[in-house]
Amino acid sequence: MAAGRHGAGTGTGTTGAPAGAGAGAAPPGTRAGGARGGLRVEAAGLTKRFGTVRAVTDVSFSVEPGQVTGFLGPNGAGKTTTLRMVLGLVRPTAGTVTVDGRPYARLDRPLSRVGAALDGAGAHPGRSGRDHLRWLAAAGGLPVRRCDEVLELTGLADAGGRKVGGFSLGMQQRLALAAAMLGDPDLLVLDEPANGLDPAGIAWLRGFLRTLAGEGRTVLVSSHVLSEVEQTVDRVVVLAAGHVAYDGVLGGLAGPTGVLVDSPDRPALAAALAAEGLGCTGDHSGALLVRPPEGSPVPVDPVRVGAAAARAGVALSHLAPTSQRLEEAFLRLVQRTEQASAAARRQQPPGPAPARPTTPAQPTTPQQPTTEEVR
Ligand SMILES: Nc1ncnc2c1ncn2[C@@H]1O[C@H](COP(=O)(O)OP(=O)(O)OP(=O)(O)O)[C@@H](O)[C@H]1O
Repeated sequence: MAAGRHGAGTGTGTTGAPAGAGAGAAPPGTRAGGARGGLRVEAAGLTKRFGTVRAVTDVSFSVEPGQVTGFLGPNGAGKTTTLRMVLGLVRPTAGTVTVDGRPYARLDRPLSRVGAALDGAGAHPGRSGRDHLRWLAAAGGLPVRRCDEVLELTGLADAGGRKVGGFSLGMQQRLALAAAMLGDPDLLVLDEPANGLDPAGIAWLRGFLRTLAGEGRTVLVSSHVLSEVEQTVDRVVVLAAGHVAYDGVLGGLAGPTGVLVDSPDRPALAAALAAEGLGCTGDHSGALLVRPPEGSPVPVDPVRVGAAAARAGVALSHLAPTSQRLEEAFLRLVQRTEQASAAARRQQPPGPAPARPTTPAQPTTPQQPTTEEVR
């Protein structure tokens, strides 16, 4: 796969002149001259259809510099399609997406500003990792010494001379990251970079991405597994069935707190809570979990739960506020969004993509059709 015009082609990182190229380059993993501003990404009303397939519908979000933003969603949610639209590799059916205020294709020196890893390393199996990077560097006009820097940065320094065909999945992911870092970019767009990494590799990736964000870069990283990114991200955009289901800090995903309550006489406690209109379910240990009503932002008041038990003369053995487990909240959110989307589709005959309700002033850049689109 070639380093394309946009430098963010399938499976390649970006190429281009790195920041600090020339004398006094920063050691691997650090920046010459300290932190540099990241690039803001803004998507407005992004919609993509492939024939009759609605991959992404009216997706709006922003990605801020100095943060790791998680792009979460189950298989087929539209993550890759959206990331490809960010990078100008797929033309939106409707809507716009800008990087630093303009479409990717209109960025000045895009190869040194944006790095991407979308489909793994994509390197020829007969080439060494180092040769693969050298080839990308040559295509992007980068100094060859940058190849060794990014090999070091991604923990591949010792394996750089080995053929990529013998690389483990985790090593291939690292090579893709190395390629993405070739241009020392301000924005990193990574599609499922944790795929194939073992727990130690995931921990390493976490530190790697946090360091990049700490340097002021913008990091957008997709995953379909919340736990993979839970400790890494500052905020998340959750996609489900091509729609944004949530956009905010991870903590907010769990919603308001409930109350975990227990009694030696659980049936009596359950009856007392029901009599007060406090719906509850059993948790894993069998205790009763009083949840806020679906969609309510108001936490359950533990005093109200205790009072309900007291009025019924039920002794309590436990009473404590509790948050919904994030993974559970994520799955429920995805499920609800998918169901709502399926219901909306059943009511709508297929037709041309709807016009966006609000059209930003940003003009759509004419782009070359991608192989994906002409297939
Ligand atoms: N080139 C294409 N032609 C037709 N349909 C496509 C194309 N690319 C994506 N799709 C469809 O668009 C939807 C979203 O796919 P996409 O790959 O963006 O999801 P994803 O969230 O990245 O999934 P995964 O986690 O499995 O990679 C899916 O239904 C997929 O089949």
